[in-house]
Amino acid sequence: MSEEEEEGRVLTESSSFPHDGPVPRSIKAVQMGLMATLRSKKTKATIGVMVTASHNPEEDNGVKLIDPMGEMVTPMWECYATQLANAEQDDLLTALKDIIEKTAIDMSQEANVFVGKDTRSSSARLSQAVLDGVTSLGGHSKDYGLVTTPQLHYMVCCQNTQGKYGEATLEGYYNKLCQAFIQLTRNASNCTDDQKHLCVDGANGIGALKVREMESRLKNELQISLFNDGSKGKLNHQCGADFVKVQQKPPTGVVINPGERCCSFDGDADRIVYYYLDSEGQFHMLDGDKIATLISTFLKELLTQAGLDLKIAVVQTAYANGSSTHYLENKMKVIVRCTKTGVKHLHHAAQEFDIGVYFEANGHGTVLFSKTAEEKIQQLTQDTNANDESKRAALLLQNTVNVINQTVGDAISDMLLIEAILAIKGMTVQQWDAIYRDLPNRQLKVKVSDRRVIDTTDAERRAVSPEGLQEAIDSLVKKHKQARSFVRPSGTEDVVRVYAEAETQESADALAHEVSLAVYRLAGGVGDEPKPLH
Ligand SMILES: CC(=O)N[C@H]1[C@@H](OP(=O)(O)O)O[C@H](CO)[C@@H](O)[C@@H]1O
Ligand SMILES: [Mg+2]
Repeated sequence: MSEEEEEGRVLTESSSFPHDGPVPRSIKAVQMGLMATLRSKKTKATIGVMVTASHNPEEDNGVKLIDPMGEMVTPMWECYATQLANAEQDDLLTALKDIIEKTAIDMSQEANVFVGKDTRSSSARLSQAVLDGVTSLGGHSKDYGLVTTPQLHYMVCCQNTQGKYGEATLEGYYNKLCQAFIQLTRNASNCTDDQKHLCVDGANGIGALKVREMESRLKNELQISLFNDGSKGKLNHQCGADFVKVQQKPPTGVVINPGERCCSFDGDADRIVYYYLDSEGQFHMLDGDKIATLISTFLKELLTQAGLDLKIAVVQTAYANGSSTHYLENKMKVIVRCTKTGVKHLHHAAQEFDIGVYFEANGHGTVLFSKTAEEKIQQLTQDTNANDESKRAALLLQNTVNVINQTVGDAISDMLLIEAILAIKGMTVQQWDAIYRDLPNRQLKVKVSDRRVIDTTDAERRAVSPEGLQEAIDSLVKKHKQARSFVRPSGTEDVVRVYAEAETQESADALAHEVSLAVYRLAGGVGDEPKPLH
């Protein structure tokens, strides 16, 4: 399997079926139903299929396959799925047989597939096609209908752990998360009524529907003003987490008062970013890096108070703002790991620690607790010899474990955790923002004739090919203060991504442009030469 195939994101976040390809979209969805059924037979466990194209436009659609523990499918199976999705109708049987043979599947084994869908107009038809695919191979299916991606991950994990992780129903999901949230905030005496208010931009998608469904269970401990609830606007159009992060501005459709805390979900509610406007109307964003900092600081303090010796780490990608990495390593003294882009890499790295907090800068992330960590926390809550401080900390840790959806980044669960932390600490969004100052940064895209000519190492932070590119980047970076820059081929778009950060915005913009020019000249740029930003 080539690197390209391994990174082939056919089934990940931005997976979308081609709009104008020769194969009708529903045929591909049938194939994903077949695929999930095979995977279920192979793993002897329930598999999930979520019909969504996440933060992409309403017109796009795709599927995400969910493995038994609620994780994303393995790269090898992503590869098989790609083969099946690309097979023309006449070759479908051969492709199927090939996979069955290669993976030695016992076709007499039962199969179980959970199916969910987002609010896109094409989702109902596509999810029906997935269900048909499952049935055609004799698999059993359960249609959860409209759910967020993380909710379906949760159901799959609950089902495969015989209820140990929770009950595989929406009711079970809301009860677990909301009860934990209420327990966490119950004694948050530092929290004023004003601070219990949050504006949520639902991206006109499934997240909005689900926030509505959950709201009453929060018993006014959190008062949500929901915007972009799908009643008028278009999914992800000028709103949602991706728009806010990339455009660095508030979404349309939200009325924001200065100082008010706001957050945006993406189209399938697996990403979240926070922001506010200051008294001068200036926009401030609190992205995945700030979220990871808030959560890891909170957990580290609780571990100290509880007297628990558990290893905590934060996992980031090269896109994490340099200020966040510096703050975490030097001020917070937590271990920081950097992985390649893509949540499966972060998830995997986070599993190596007792507590692994992972977030992409774009707001996708969660916290993983090892079995040992969960057991030690649980024991301490019941330890009659423990002093009040450590017992209180242990209880807070236990409720934190319960409010988190460990299967995947989850906007609803992350929101509840962040809100609980702010309430417990009596912290305003401005105080949270002030933990460290983001270094100004800029992301650009360069079109090249073949982006595979760029090969990287060191978690994508250095280019090993084409020759001379890294040397060029190194000497450009030296011309700017507090600067850092890297380039990598996108796994989801046919472009090379350029990232630069530096002491000032002008400097970051200039560096990003200079590096883009180097990519254009050394890596076979197409079209016009990149122009300066100013
Ligand atoms: C810079 C950036 O935001 N890259 C995104 C984007 O990947 P690229 O490989 O950069 O196209 O899509 C991925 C899937 O949604 C997401 O995990 C990742 O964070
Ligand atoms: Mg998403």
